[in-house]
This record gives sequence, C-alpha cells and structure tokens, in this order.
Amino acid sequence: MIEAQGLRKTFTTRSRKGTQTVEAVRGVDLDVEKGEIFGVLGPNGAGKTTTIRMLSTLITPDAGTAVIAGHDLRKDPAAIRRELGYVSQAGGVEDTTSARAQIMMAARIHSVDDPKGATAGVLERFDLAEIADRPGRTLSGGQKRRVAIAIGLVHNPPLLFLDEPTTGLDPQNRANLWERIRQLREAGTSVLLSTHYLDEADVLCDRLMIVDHGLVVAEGTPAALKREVSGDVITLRVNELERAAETLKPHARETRVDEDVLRVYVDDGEHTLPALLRALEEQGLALTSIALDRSTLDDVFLAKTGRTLRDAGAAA
Ligand SMILES: Nc1ncnc2c1ncn2[C@@H]1O[C@H](COP(=O)(O)OP(=O)(O)OP(=O)(O)O)[C@@H](O)[C@H]1O
Repeated sequence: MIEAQGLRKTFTTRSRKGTQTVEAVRGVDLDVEKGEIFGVLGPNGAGKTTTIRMLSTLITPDAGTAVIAGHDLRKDPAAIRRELGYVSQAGGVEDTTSARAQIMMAARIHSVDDPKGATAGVLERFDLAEIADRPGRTLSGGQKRRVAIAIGLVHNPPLLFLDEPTTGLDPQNRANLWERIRQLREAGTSVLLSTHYLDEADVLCDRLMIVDHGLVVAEGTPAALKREVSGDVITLRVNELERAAETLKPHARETRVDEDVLRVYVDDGEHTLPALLRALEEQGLALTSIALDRSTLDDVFLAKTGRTLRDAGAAA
C-alpha cells in the first residue's frame, strides 16, 4: 500500500533572530502492507507528522520516492489524494457546524455518489447518529475524534492516515477508538497512524517503526522488536549503581544505569534472579527494590537511542 525510500524534509524559518534550519525527516524508508495497522512511534518532534504530511501529499519531500496505492507521489499526487483519508492531530472539527454537515461537506468535496447516504453510513458506523445534528463545540473529546475520523473516511478510502488519533483522550475513549480502528482493518482499510504512546503502538499496531530525530531507529512487529532487545528486564535500586552493574554483567545480556536505577536485560528473568541476588550479596551491595518485567517498546527505544521514550518526550 505504501512503499517509500529515503524521504527527507528540512524546514527553514526566518525570523528577526535569524534563519533557523530543522532537519525534520532525515531519510525514512517505509513499507506498509495492504490491510494492516502500521504505527510510527516516536517522541515529540521526532518527525512523525512531517512524514505523514509528505505521504498524504500535503507537503513535498526534499528527497526520496514513494509509491502509494499504486501511484507515484511526485508524478500523480492527485490520484493518491483520491485513495486516502487524512485525520490531522488537531482533528479539524468545526465549532459552529453540525457533525452531519461537516461530514456531508467532505463527501461532496470527494464527489461521493450519494453524499447523504454515505454520511448516514459513517455516522452509524461511528456511533454518532444521536449527536449528528449538534454543533461541534458541544461534543466531547471522544465524540470529536470520531467525527474527525468519519470526515476522513466518508469517501471510503482504502488508506487512512491518523496523526496521533488518541492524544488527549481518557483511557475509556482511547480503548473505544482502538476497537474502531481494528474494525476498519477488518473491513480492509490500511491504516497508518502516528503515536507517542507505547501501549497504543504495542496493542494496536501490526507493525511499526520507531523514529527519533527524523530517522528510523527500529522496525518490525511489536513482538519481534521486544524479542530483539531481550526477554526480560530486571530493574534494581541499589546503593552503588556502577559497581552493581559491573557485578551483574556476567549474568546479563546487557546492563544499563538509567538515572537512579539499574536495568539488567536477561533471557529468562525468573531463573536468573536468584543468581543476581547472590552476586549482589557477595559484593556487599545493598538492594532497596527489585522488579521483574517483560521488556517493553520503551526498552527497545532505550536500547536504540540510549534514552527512554518518556525522557525523550519530556525533553522535547
Ligand atoms: N512548518 C514547519 N516549519 C518549521 N519547522 C517545522 C515545521 N513543521 C515541523 N517542524 C519541526 O520539525 C521537527 C519535526 O516535527 P514533527 O511535527 O514532524 O514531529 P512529530 O514527531 O510529529 O512531533 P509531535 O509528536 O510533537 O507532533 C520539529 O522540530 C518541528 O519543530
């Protein structure tokens, strides 16, 4: 559905303080299969929105090629536009017009054969029939998101771009939207979504790429990515972190000091734990807490970039 190579985009802004250049995307390859949910996971400013905007023909890449739904991005952007739905981060639901009118307008813009019928169809599908005639400003955050997606989908495109679809939603609304996105996949729609939520990428995406500073740092299914880093991670709080790391190295695939904790990556946490505890005791190291977890996508990010996605997000 999407095959892209070497996408790059640099922004130059001029202000009174001078010229500023940002290399937002620095060479991204991407391969999205038909009928899958593909995620672009990364911290704030990683280049997710810029990548999606290039693929959805809203901005032109400085370099790189892409074939989307069988059409060349440079030669035939108009054909691509007919094949896709795009829901921006902000959502694009107007305050004063009703959901029905906004969806109908989108249907007309896309020259849908029966705009009224198509609008009624997506309103039904997204559980919006009851609130369809209320102005946008009276809708809840979750309802607004669903209206935004209905606007992006009313022409029934085979490919849907969702830029951070669940940002700002409460857990219940997020889970509800995930279910609807899965239903789209069941109906054959390919979905490319960006997110900075680890759990969203993990439970929703069939495959994903992790981006940081405009580059792809890892790509694969969530399970394969986590397997690649290692089986389990043991997080320890101990009085001398560096000495503990040295002590535990022979028992681990990798050890890493991360602020005030030591992370120890092992194949089989349950069976390694007793040996780790013995080794610490022999060295007279005092343990204050210990936790055993399966590795997460944050561990993948940490392994590839040297910092956690949470820290990267906070720093951006
Ligand atoms: N139109 C623009 N002009 C100048 N700089 C831009 C523009 N659009 C994006 N950037 C910069 O490019 C970098 C990547 O931004 P982008 O919006 O693609 O990141 P993102 O991963 O989507 O982040 P977020 O999760 O915060 O939305 C950022 O440093 C951003 O400030």
